Amino acid sequence: MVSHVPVVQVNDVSKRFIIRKEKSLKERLVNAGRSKQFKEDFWALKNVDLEIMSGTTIGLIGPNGSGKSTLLKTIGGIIQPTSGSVQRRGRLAALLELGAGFHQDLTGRENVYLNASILGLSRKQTDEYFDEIVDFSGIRDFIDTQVKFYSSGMYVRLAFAVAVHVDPDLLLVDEVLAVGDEAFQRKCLDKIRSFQAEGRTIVLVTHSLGQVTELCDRAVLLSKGTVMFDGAPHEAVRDFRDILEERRVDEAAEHKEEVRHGRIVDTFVHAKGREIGEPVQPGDDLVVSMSFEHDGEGLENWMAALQIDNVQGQVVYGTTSKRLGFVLPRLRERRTVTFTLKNVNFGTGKYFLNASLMDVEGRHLHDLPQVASFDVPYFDLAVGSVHAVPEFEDLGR
Ligand SMILES: Nc1ncnc2c1ncn2[C@@H]1O[C@H](COP(=O)(O)OP(=O)(O)OP(=O)(O)O)[C@@H](O)[C@H]1O
Repeated sequence: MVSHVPVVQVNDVSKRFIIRKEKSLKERLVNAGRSKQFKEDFWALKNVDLEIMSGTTIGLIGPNGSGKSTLLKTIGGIIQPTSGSVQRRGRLAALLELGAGFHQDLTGRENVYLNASILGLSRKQTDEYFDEIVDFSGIRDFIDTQVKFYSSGMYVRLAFAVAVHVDPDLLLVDEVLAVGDEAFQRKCLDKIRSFQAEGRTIVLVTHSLGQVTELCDRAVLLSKGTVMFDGAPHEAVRDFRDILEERRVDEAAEHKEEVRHGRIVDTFVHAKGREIGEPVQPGDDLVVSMSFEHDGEGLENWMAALQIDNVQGQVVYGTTSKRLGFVLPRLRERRTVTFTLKNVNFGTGKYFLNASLMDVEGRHLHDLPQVASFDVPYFDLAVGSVHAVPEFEDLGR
């Protein structure tokens, strides 16, 4: 239901923040009275142009500090651009960082009414939706508690529930979904999918590259406040990885010569006895293979490390060759190691493998984040990152 009506038009937007340069209290005291000299302009967004058509889902991706949240807030009218303009049509609902939007001293119930009225709903309309909102949030027992006593997960549940029940044309979501538990995240993703089917427009900031390729029709890659790519999600993800890799090379250049020449050259993951790409079943042995290379004079004292993340970017498993008691010989030319994780029982979902070459002090010499992934099939008896077959007994009274 993508139409040719722009819901958002961002025209040549730049955003400047003023940052103070001095770091310590001492420096501040020494520089008192000369404060102007020690303030610096920082451009969080530089000449950003973006047209978002009705009915599309756009992912904003990019390294930390690249300007994603600033752009989202600018689209939402929460911050004003320093130059350029933003035009928006229709009703907006925004789920920005935790803490924004709710008043800490008010109860959940009061915040629902306040929020809904800010988003344009009358009291009567909110009365009609109220039960649905509370049911969706799943926190009915706490609805009359002040939100300052909420956990971050409870907070997001309520904020998301309000945002999706005010009939928005445009929904802005900033990473907050990662806070809820998996069951709630699924519920949110289902809701986002039904919003898509209804032709609503969604802009989301996410670090979950899986979410970008699964949910979005288009992705915008930001780096240092500039749009580096705007187009197909899988291409944006590929370019993003290139940027991370370039950064790594720059950072590595600051390391010693020997470090600069060491790298991971090949990594794959599969269940033993199954092909790469085939789903991993509970009870399988998971084989992770990594090849390393060093084209300098070699690297002493190194270790291989793996980490497995779920789609929300949470670490579910990690180990290193050092933890397993292996002292690897000097790394020269190519060397391949494998980790076999016996009898894994991951819960349903997609998992990403991060591979690292580290020195024995634990410094990362080369990382390949999300270099490979595997899927664990749907299990209808439970949710979560751990697979366990549940047995149930009703023991009566
Ligand atoms: N109010 C502010 N005052 C000064 N600098 C700010 C302010 N808000 C953001 N910045 C700076 O602007 C840059 C972009 O921040 P932004 O939060 O948009 O990045 P991001 O891409 O969302 O990052 P992350 O992935 O870490 O959430 C950062 O360097 C940040 O420190």
